[in-house]
Amino acid sequence: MANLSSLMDSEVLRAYATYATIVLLKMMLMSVATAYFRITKKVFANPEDARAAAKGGDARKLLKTDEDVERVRRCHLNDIENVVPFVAIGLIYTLTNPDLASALLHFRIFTGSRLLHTVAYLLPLPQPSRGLMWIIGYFATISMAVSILRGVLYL
Ligand SMILES: N[C@@H](CCC(=O)N[C@@H](CS)C(=O)NCC(=O)O)C(=O)O
Repeated sequence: MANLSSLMDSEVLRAYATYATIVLLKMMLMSVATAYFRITKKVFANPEDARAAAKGGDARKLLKTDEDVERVRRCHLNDIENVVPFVAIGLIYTLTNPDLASALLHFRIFTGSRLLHTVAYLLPLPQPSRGLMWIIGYFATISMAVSILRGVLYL
């Protein structure tokens, strides 16, 4: 059975592992950003969190929504909607042994577009900047899916 280190001799798999890890870490960073805004703006979703932050004061005042927190949460949700399909479809695509240049192009376009999508969402930049970044990343994943189906279609 092939061990992991020999699997990683494949340059396409190494490229996939690199870019998948970057976008997953970027997605995980959105949790930290949400926590940062919650703590600095004292905005909580759970009574026990509000009570801990209120330190004996009126916890009910801290149970509210805030536009900055909600914006980061929407950005995080959008990452989940897009990064999870990229990671799944990207892995299958990698297993179809595409050429390195095409694979790198897909991975880089997706990763770049998601980083810029976050910038556009959090600043925020005027539309259509965010919409454009979203659609570019979306079609990078669709393009890998089409390539998989063209190569291995077995109904
Ligand atoms: N779930 C998304 C589906 C469409 C989408 O992802 N649109 C992009 C470009 S406009 C986006 O950034 N949507 C904002 C969001 O998901 O919060 C939505 O509700 O908007």
